[in-house]
Parts: sequence; structure tokens; C-alpha cells
Amino acid sequence: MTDGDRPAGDCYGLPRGVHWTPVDAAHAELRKQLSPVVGQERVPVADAAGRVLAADVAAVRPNPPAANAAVDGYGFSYASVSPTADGSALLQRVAGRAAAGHPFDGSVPAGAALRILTGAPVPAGVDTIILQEDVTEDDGSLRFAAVPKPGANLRAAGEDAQTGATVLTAGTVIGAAEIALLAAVGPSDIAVYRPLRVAILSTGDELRPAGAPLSPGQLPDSNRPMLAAILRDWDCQIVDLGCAPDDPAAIRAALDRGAAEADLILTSGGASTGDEDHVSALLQAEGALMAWRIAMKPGRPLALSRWRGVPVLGLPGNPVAAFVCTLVFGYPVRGLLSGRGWHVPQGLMLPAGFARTRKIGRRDYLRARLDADGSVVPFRSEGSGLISGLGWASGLACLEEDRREVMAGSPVRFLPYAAFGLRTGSA
Ligand SMILES: Nc1nc2c(c(=O)[nH]1)N[C@H]1C(S)=C(S)[C@@H](COP(=O)(O)OP(=O)(O)OC[C@H]3O[C@@H](n4cnc5c(N)ncnc54)[C@H](O)[C@@H]3O)O[C@H]1N2
Ligand code: MOO
Repeated sequence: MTDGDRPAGDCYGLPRGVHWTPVDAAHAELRKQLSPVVGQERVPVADAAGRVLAADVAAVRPNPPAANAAVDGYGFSYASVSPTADGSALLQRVAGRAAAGHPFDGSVPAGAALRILTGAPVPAGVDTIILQEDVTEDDGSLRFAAVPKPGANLRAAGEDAQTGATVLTAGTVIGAAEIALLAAVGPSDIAVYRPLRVAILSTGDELRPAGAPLSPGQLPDSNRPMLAAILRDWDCQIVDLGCAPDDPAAIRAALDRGAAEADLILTSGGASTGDEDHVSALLQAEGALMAWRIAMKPGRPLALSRWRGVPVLGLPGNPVAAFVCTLVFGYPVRGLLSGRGWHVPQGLMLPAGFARTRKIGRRDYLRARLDADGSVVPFRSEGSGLISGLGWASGLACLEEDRREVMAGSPVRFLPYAAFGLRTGSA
């Protein structure tokens, strides 16, 4: 967005004199320029939780492997039963039984029924199973209260998955559900992408490692431990580049190390246009800038670039802006680079528990949570340094660029933290 797009009388929520890239346009640029960067390896299925499939998986055996009983009861041939006028039937019980792991070694004759237990392979001569609760036994005779439908209570071989069928596709994240399926039908090991390596760098003369004593003018580094926590939730390997002073040579050296050791670099601070904002200056002069200054709040100084070919998200220093930009941009970028695919959470449209008029042209992400009645309530302030609001919230309320007014009760987009893959934080 440029000033030329603006009507007279500024109704836009952005400073003049700068090109502001809309969030969607910056997303589109990243999506166009980036592709999966991680190699592949094979891992045993049991160790694959959290990994991303690098190739489709075909079933190597059917599930279930053989027809089996779905209930405890009696198995018989449907065609051999002649119900009486009241629908009941009398069959002879065959000696023996079939149980899971203990198949019946024989054939069930016409007009007879065999004791069969859940999971038992269905023996020859049986095509239907009656629930034991619907049977009374008297001296070797079995009386069926009502004959069930043909094929009742029987699981067919391969009804869940047939040999050779594609059961999971490349890009699927392996979780408990996928491990259960692979254990049943899959190979013993699978091709997965290697974890994404992400370098994190804080910049600023004022920063000290969290927990260290502070002199006047100094500040604990919140962003690096925050980013590390997000990246752990995202199953990334972290390359900690530490904290660089406001010095171009030091920042350049850190970026060089990040490019050599990681697939993605996240920096924070120095992204704006001030005298000491060296990250944006370096990314602009010596990197390959994809977008800088995004039409969003918080996070408008965000710089998207490459350093020696490696993608860099130059996050703003304010912790809230760094957090929001990491979710809004880092989450889909991490998905694309790590083989999961590009995914921008759409969230839920829920009633607003607030009202406001706003300037258009900028997308706002408010720290927000849900009220007892399910409406979206924003944090008391939009100040980008108010870190307490991040934990107060359970997600972000997104106010789109063209929305001039939010009326109480009108739908507003709510993006729960969990939709960005965060495992921590309140529900
Ligand atoms: N003239 C303008 N000034 C500013 C603009 C603008 O458009 N024009 N944008 C403002 C916005 S919005 C933001 S956000 C900030 C961020 O800019 P920077 O990325 O250059 O951030 P810094 O100046 O380095 O730091 C901002 C703030 O955050 C603190 N900080 C930095 N790193 C950390 C950290 N790791 N942990 C905790 N706190 C950190 C830093 O001390 C500053 O207080 O620029 C506005 N200015
Ligand atoms: O909008 Mo800045 O990104 O935090 O204040």
C-alpha cells in the first residue's frame, strides 16, 4: 500500500511516506519464494510422533488381516437357519470355540452355531454372528430370540484398509492416531523429514540474558527464551545465536553463523528505521529483501529477507510484536520449510465482546481471550511492550484491513494460540 492509494483526509492506521505490504501479500511472497529445505531420514514408527511424513505410505497388510468377530456370541451360516413364526430359531451348539489368537480348527456345519469371542477369526461355515445376550442355551441347544441380519457382527478382512492402499500422504504430521494406523497396516519404519533447524538472535545494547543482574538502562532478553519455547512447540532444533549488540559487524557475524547452521533465522530488534536499527539495514543492503514494513499492528517493522540464501524473519524488538509476527509469519513459514505445507490458521468467527471504530488499511491482531459466554474480549491495552497480555490471552483477535467498526456481538475472527501449534498457555 502506498500513499497514492489513499483518499484525501487520512483514515489509514499507518504512518505516511512508506510502502506498507499487506499481510496477505507478504504471505503470498513468502509462499512463492520458499520451499521445503529439510532432508529426509527413516525412523521406526514407534519413534515417529511429531515427525512429518516425507512420502506417501501404502498399507503392507490389510486391516483387519482376516474376517473376525465384532462381538462375543455365536457364529453360524445365515442360510442354514429357518426361523419359526415368532422369528426365533433353534440351533445345535458345536463343540469347541473360537477366540482371539485361538482360531477354531474346523468347519461349522449347517444348522449349528459355534461359540465365538470378539476378535476371533471367523471359521469356515460362519457368515453371521449373534450377540450372546440374544441367545439362551439349554442342554446343547441354542435358542435365538431373533435371527440377526446376514453378515451381522462380523468385520470383513481389509474393511479398514486394503493392502497397497495409500493410508497416509506426504506432509502428514505423525501423531497418536497415525501411529496406531501404521502399527496396524504400515511398514516398520517410514521416511520423515529431518527437523527444521532455526537460529534465534536477539539484538540490542540494552539486553542482558534473562536472570542476569541489570545495570541502569539494561533490560532482560525476553524474546530469545520466548522464541525458543515456541520453536520447541514446533518440533524445531534450536541454534542459539545469543544476543548481539547494536553493531553491524556483530550482527553480520551472527547472521553468517545462522546461515551456516540453520534453515531459518529469527532475529528480534533493530527492525525499524532508527539509527540503531541495524538488522533491517543489513537485511536491506546485504540480504535479499522479500518484504519490509507490513500493514499490521503489532509488528509493522517486520523484515522478511534472506541471508546467504537462508530465510530470515527480522522480528520487531517489542516482545508482543515479536510474538505475534512469529505466529502470523513464522508458523506458515516453518510449515512450508519443514515439509508440512503452508498453512495459515483461519480460526473461528465468534461474537465480539467489545466495540470500537478503527482506521482501515491495517490488520490488527489483538491479544484476546474468550469470556464465559464465548465472546471475544481483548486485553486492556494494545501496548506492544505489555508482555503480561500475552499470557492473559489465549489467542489473537484479527481485525481485517477493511473493517471500520466492530459492534458488540458482531462476528470477529478469533485465532486460538493452539491453532498456531502452541502447546502451552491457557485454553
Ligand atoms: N519512527 C518510527 N519509530 C518506530 C516505528 C516506526 O514505524 N517509525 N515503529 C515502532 C514499532 S511498531 C515497533 S514494534 C518498534 C520496533 O522496532 P525495532 O525492531 O527496531 O525494535 P527495537 O527498537 O530494537 O526495540 C523495541 C523495544 O523492544 C525492546 N526489546 C528489543 N529486544 C528485546 C528483547 N529481546 N527482549 C525484550 N525487549 C526487547 C527494546 O528494548 C525496545 O524497548 O519500533 C517503533 N518505532
Ligand atoms: O506495532 Mo509495533 O510492532 O509493536 O508497536
